Amino acid sequence: MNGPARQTVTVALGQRSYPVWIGAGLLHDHARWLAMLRGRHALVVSNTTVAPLYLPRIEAGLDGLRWASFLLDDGEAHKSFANVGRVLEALGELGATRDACVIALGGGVVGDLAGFSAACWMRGIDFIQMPTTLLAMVDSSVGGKTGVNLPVGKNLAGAFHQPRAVVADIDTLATLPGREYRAGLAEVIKGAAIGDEPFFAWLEQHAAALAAREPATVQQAIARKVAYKAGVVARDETEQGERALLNLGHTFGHALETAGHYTALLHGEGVAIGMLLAARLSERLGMSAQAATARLQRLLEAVGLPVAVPPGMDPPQLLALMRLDKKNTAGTLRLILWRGIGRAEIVAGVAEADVLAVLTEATSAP
Ligand SMILES: NC(=O)c1ccc[n+]([C@@H]2O[C@H](COP(=O)([O-])OP(=O)(O)OC[C@H]3O[C@@H](n4cnc5c(N)ncnc54)[C@H](O)[C@@H]3O)[C@@H](O)[C@H]2O)c1
Ligand SMILES: O=C(O)C(=O)C[C@@H](O)[C@H](O)[C@H](O)COP(=O)(O)O
Ligand SMILES: [Zn+2]
Repeated sequence: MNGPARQTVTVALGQRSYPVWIGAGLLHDHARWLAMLRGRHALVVSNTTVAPLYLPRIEAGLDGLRWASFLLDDGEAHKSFANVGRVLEALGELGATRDACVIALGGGVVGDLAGFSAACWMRGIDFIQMPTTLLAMVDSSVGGKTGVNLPVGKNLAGAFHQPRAVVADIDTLATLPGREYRAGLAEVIKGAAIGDEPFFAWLEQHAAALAAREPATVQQAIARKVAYKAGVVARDETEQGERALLNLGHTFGHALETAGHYTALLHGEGVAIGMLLAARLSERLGMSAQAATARLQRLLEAVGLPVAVPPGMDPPQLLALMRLDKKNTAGTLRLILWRGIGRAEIVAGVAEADVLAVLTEATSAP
């Protein structure tokens, strides 16, 4: 039986517009993505888990180029400045000129770090995203946010640098562990929760098929989320306004991830819990109804995502981490809250006492 037909979403940014190809067999479709390379040098950045699985699928396409690979150790802890330095050294050893291309083969960790390295080498060279996690397909490979973590917080060093193309080969999801797959669903649900109520209703109807990884449903969810994000990025590439909405759940989520030393929670899990905390804070501020929070929680639970803050987290420490969020201005918290499903808003000047109250309630025993 044939799988679903491939789909293309365009991120419309004038001369820097690029395609997001979504479908089966795309890594093997060498001619398609090779056409995006301008020069003769390519550095494939991947990691020690993904490269043995998927580097062979693209290697034949790289024949005839001067190329090398750089493999990170696996895990969020390796999305570091030190590793950017190592990738830049690898580009130097390759003799990469300004028309070289970095190819990011992996999840969001690889994509963010490889993209930032491409932004730095000779002040910016091309890169192609080849996402191999659901999260990277629906979110991190699209939109040009690249960067690394610092000891003081998540994603605090980075650059906006758009890829030349995104090659989302859904065949790679076959080997993705269940927990990682579910973490990706959090970023799908986030898009719908921010600004697309009909998509949210569709996700509710298809929760079982998504949890069972039914390929046509998964591909449709990817394409719909990517199209939503592409629209936001096209309107506000560098987060001067609307794009900040894509951070729903992230001020809480990044603090939870950092407090858990990047091992207790996956990024998508932090986002799932963070969205619920944002919904509860919205309720507390009189912006939204309890029914909306409950509906979000039901969908997160239906696809198997965590909805509770892990034990041992300290509310004042979480609040301190939230103060370093990039959306904050003039020393006050600026959060993404909502008025209900599909109606997220940027809210400045949120009182720390309200945030602390929500955190304290979420970390207290039931
Ligand atoms: N730039 C953005 O806009 C953006 C958006 C969302 C998230 N992010 C960032 O993305 C990162 C999270 O990305 P992620 O969830 O992809 O995590 P990840 O990159 O750590 O990948 C998750 C795990 O899956 C493994 N893996 C990847 N592909 C696989 C495959 N096909 N088969 C088997 N194993 C595979 C990886 O080795 C890793 O162990 C975070 O650093 C987050 O901050 C960035
Ligand atoms: O693309 C965006 O814009 C996002 O905010 C997407 C987020 O899902 C993603 O986690 C992003 O890396 C967060 O960026 P940050 O600027 O809040 O660190
Ligand atoms: Zn995210």
